[in-house]
Amino acid sequence: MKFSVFLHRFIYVNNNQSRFLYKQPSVLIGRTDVASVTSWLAPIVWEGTFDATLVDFIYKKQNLTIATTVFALGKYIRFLKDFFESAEQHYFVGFRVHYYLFTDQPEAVPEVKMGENHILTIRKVPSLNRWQDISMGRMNILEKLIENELAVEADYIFCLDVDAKFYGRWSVESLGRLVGVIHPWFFDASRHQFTYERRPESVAYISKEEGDYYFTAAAFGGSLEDVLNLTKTCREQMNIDAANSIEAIWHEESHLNKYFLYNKPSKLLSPEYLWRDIRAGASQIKTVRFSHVAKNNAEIRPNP
Ligand SMILES: CC(=O)N[C@H]1[C@@H](OP(=O)(O)OP(=O)(O)OC[C@H]2O[C@@H](n3ccc(=O)[nH]c3=O)[C@H](O)[C@@H]2O)O[C@H](CO)[C@H](O)[C@@H]1O
Ligand SMILES: [Mn+2]
Repeated sequence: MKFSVFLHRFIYVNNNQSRFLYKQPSVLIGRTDVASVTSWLAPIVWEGTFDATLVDFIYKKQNLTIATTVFALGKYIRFLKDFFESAEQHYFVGFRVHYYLFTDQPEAVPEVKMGENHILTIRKVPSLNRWQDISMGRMNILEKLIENELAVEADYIFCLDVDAKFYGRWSVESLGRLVGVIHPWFFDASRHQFTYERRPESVAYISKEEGDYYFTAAAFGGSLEDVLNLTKTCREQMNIDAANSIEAIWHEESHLNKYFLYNKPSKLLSPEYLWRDIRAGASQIKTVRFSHVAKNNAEIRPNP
């Protein structure tokens, strides 16, 4: 009788007869309170739509590295401790993760003990006076990072807001070619209510008759190639807007939503993957995985 370390939950080998054991998936039974597939047949990941141990098993064999970018400039340094400590409890545990932290104060980065196969690279970036420029500037920095460094370093990438904390599993079930996260404030709203850019002067413009979902810019990801194209496109479109003296209402988030209108994500993550406040419930949210921390914008941002 032989048990392999990782596979023992599934595979039991005895005299060349193996068994692959897990709960039978059903054709008939699934979540009925939420949609778990889009009209272009991309899965929408919710608790109850996947078997965590089974997806771990599938991805474990691929020996993947997930690059993850985080930005902490100015007072946002204060979020790093909770962000990383909670990430190390819940984020791709058992898989290879390479965090890239961009900050204007490398010396102020708190010491965080990284789990096995999780590493942190800190990069110094210049301080900026406008929070909007910091937030939008992430697209350009990500584009250069993927283009210049990641090709041989990683398989997938996620870009996450730092003013957030993990409360539950976020792992390989989230991987896909192009991954968007449904914004926690608009998951039950109609398209005309979405806070898309509505001024036709901006490249990010989306009319009231268009749009599928409203996506957050606080978390997105996918394959290196697809995220490179996303970041490059958003960066170029923000430059066009800047040349026309217009800034989209929700900055890079508006451009991200425009990008996703024409380049449909191949996988969507439900608002479990970016909830709004750990205390504010909704019946559809069975588990909160990652949640935005309530913050005093006037106190923490360098400008209004
Ligand atoms: C939940 C959600 O949808 N969040 C988005 C939203 O507001 P947010 O209120 O979430 O934006 P924010 O203040 O968190 O800024 C975005 C990110 O920029 C970084 N940062 C910002 C300011 C600063 O002084 N230092 C610093 O490091 C930090 O990583 C932060 O997480 O809109 C922003 C742009 O309009 C971004 O699209 C955010 O992702
Ligand atoms: Mn944020």
